[in-house]
Amino acid sequence: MIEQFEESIYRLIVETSTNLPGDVRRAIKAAQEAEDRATRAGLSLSTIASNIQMAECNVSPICQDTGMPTFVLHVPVGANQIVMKEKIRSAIARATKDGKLRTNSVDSLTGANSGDNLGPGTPVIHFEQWERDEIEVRLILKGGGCENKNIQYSLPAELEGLGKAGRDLDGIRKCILHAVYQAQGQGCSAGFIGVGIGGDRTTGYELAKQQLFRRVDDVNPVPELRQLEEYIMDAANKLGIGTMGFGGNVTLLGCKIGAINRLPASFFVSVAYNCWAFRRQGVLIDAGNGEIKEWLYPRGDEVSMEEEPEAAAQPAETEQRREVRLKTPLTEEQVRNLRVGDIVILDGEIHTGRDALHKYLVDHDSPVDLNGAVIYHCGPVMLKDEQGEWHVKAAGPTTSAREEPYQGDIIKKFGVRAVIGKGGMGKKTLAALKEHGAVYLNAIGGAAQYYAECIKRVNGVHFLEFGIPEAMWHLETEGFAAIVTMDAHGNSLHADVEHDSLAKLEQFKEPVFK
Ligand SMILES: O=C(O)C[C@H](O)C(=O)O
Ligand code: SF4
Repeated sequence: MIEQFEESIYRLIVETSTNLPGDVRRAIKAAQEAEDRATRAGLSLSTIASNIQMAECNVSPICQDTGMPTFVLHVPVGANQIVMKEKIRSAIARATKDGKLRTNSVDSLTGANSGDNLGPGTPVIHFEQWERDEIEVRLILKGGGCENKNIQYSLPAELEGLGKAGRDLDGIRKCILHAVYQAQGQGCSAGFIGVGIGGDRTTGYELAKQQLFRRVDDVNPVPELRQLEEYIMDAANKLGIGTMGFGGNVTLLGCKIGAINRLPASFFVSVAYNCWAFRRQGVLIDAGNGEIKEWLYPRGDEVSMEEEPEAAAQPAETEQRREVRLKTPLTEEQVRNLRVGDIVILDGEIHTGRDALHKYLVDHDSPVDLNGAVIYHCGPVMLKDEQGEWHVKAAGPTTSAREEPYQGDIIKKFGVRAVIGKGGMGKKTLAALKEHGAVYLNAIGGAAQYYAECIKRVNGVHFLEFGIPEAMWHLETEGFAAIVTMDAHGNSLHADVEHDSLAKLEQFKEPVFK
């Protein structure tokens, strides 16, 4: 039984990483229907839809960020949890070796990547007993970018845009709306939220994450919470943040709220934000033979993401945009010519660089000439073949905001002309773009298969010692498309959307639940 158990867990991991469940797909399809297909949000959703389809077809990660693999098991009384834990760990290591998961477990003190997704605290495995004969295993792969957007409120509080939030249902309402607002596009909106009311700081977050295991289309049995969920779905979708924070009609795809008791002195509202790449699945396993008996969520192949031909993008009257094809290295003149809203199609070599590289470059030289270069904020999934050649298995952007302290200086020091990432950057980078002549290009977060297909060759790698995600990969691209969201003229779509959504948030200041 136990060998088959490991195989069943392996199948669960591969399915979760590569095939987005049917209920999540339906929510994304509904978002597509609510957006004009030729707007930035509509185009991004089309890219997301094709990426979901590609991941299923290639049996490859939907997003390059494996996130924190978190298992929740219900086991019959007397089942051997120690052996099950061991088998889960070996299934994780095998899925990593097969390129279905990125090497994602990093020593917090030394920065060393364990290389197999095993290490203190990874993966997370929770056991519960139940009085049934089967083993139930649920798995969520929740990425780091959206995890960074989780937020915990302690009531009473004073919230930007919303004023006082008291220790009551209306205060809770304000916290949840604020949570969606503060995430902007950085957690790869449109997203899903799980909310935990009450508990202590730990159990509050736990409850919030448990809500993410509910089906997107279920109905909360507690009337007040059902009402609050419906209210949030409606109000949050009036904030105008949209897909990837590009502006648009759909910002939130699902909201699930649970409540537990609290201490008299504490009143926490904990919000777990999950990106559109909402990877969670589950199986019921026969405790006798270890085989999968049943899948717990609708499977991806039940809901096709293929676009209907008549729905193909119509040219929008309102949003006319230029498409500019450029070959790297870029010149100052080429990038000064670009404006927010332009679509840039890149050919030629680009270089990946994220947290470790940016920190390094501030006080070291670059191993390659970065004059006119394009830096891609990306930590890819890479596999080496038997000939020793590297292949890109998944390569979407990572949240750029983390590089804000370094980016402006690096642009100026090395003559970088473009940065590709997601979620936008702040004032310091915007000023450097203007001063030096550079642009920020926003790629669609999570679209890891879509971008991997634009990478034709791996030209080389530096700093492999930083670990695969943090290394500096030199990648030859063809037709890599991204949108200019910050230009060399001081314009930032991110600053505009943040400003407009704050004004929209203010309309929800008045009490609703008395
Ligand atoms: O680590 C990554 O590749 C991406 C991360 O999940 C992010 O959203 O920034
Ligand atoms: S890159 Fe975006 S889609 Fe991928 S894990 Fe991070 S937040 Fe989620």
